[in-house]
Amino acid sequence: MTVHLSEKKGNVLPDFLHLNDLGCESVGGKVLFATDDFFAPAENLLKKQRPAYHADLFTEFGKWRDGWETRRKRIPGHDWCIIQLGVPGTIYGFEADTSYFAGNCAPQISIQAACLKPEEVPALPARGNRIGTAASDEELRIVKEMRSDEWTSLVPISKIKSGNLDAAHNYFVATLKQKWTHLRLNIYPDGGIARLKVYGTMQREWPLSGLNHLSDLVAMVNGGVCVGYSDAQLGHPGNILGPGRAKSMKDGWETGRSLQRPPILKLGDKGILLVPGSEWAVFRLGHSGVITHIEIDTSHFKGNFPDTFKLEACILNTEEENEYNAQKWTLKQGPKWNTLVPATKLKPHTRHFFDGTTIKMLDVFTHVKLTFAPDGGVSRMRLWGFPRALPDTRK
Ligand SMILES: NC(=O)NC(NC(N)=O)C(=O)[O-]
Repeated sequence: MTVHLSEKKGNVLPDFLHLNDLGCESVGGKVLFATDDFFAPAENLLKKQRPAYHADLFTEFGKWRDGWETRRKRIPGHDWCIIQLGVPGTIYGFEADTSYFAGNCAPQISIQAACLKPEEVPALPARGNRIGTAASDEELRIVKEMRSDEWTSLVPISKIKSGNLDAAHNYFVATLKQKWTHLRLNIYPDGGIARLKVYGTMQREWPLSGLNHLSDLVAMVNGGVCVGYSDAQLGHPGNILGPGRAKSMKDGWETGRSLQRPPILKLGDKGILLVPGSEWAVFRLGHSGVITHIEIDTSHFKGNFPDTFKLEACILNTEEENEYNAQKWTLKQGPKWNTLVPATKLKPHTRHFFDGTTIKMLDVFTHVKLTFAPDGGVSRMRLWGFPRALPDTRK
């Protein structure tokens, strides 16, 4: 069953927006097939950056568009494409962003999903640059084997709103909580969409053989996810779990400047700024485990790195996490956080590493809270450790 939220209710955005984008090209999401890419290729759907618009930019095929745009159909049928998620996962919701698609927006869409084994995915030719083309007869023949028209429906045929400017976000809640590897996006009958965001949590298989290997327990690709935060004005905290090194400040978590800054700043005795207030984000690990090595990377944050950070951890079950989340983590009797790294000075544009000599508790945890003061930005957080089962008292 699927609920369609064609627009925000009041100013309340769907809860799933804080989850990871499982289809994003930055985590390995790929377009395997599209019926038509005439005006703009389907790969644009998976770009991380916000859609752009250039009033005077034209290609030899038509107006340049930052999205997927098919030709006006003069034959029966509708257009569709197949997306391979970057990492298999559970999907909680979708966003069809139609920014700048007005007059050429797809009027209706539907989304289907499948969980396929590698041998069930037929080898399709590499797509290359597809602008100006339609699927070849050979591609159509190969893709038919996937029987994608029979995949499970996550979003039934639904109208979407077109985006006159940079603000047409069509949200859909997905309620079937299973693991998916592939999506089929259908647009009816043709037209364009700027981005398809696939919000969910990644599901990594944790083989027993991996239990003695260090894994980044909070990495997005290992199922780590941000579940709450104080400020995401200039960059979402979930970004710091992303793959590889951050390419720019845009790929990190950045808060606005603290409103509690006094007119003249002073240093305390440990060289830490005496400014009230701090910013925080809570993350659920992809697997409960013991954290033995920590990296806090302020790369690209040169004039806006935080003065200090601290890292705490706790064990929470799903009900507890939901309860704290519903209260925006403001409950007085909040989780009992244990200090892993106490308030520690940070440097600009630097990778900071901590190991067992600094980390205060080598216990099993499920969640961590990264706090920095007074404000600023961090580009990556890596929490290397060993996946471990919860103690019997907390199962
Ligand atoms: N001005 C347009 O956008 N026209 C067409 N689209 C592109 N991209 O040129 C169209 O009619 O779909």
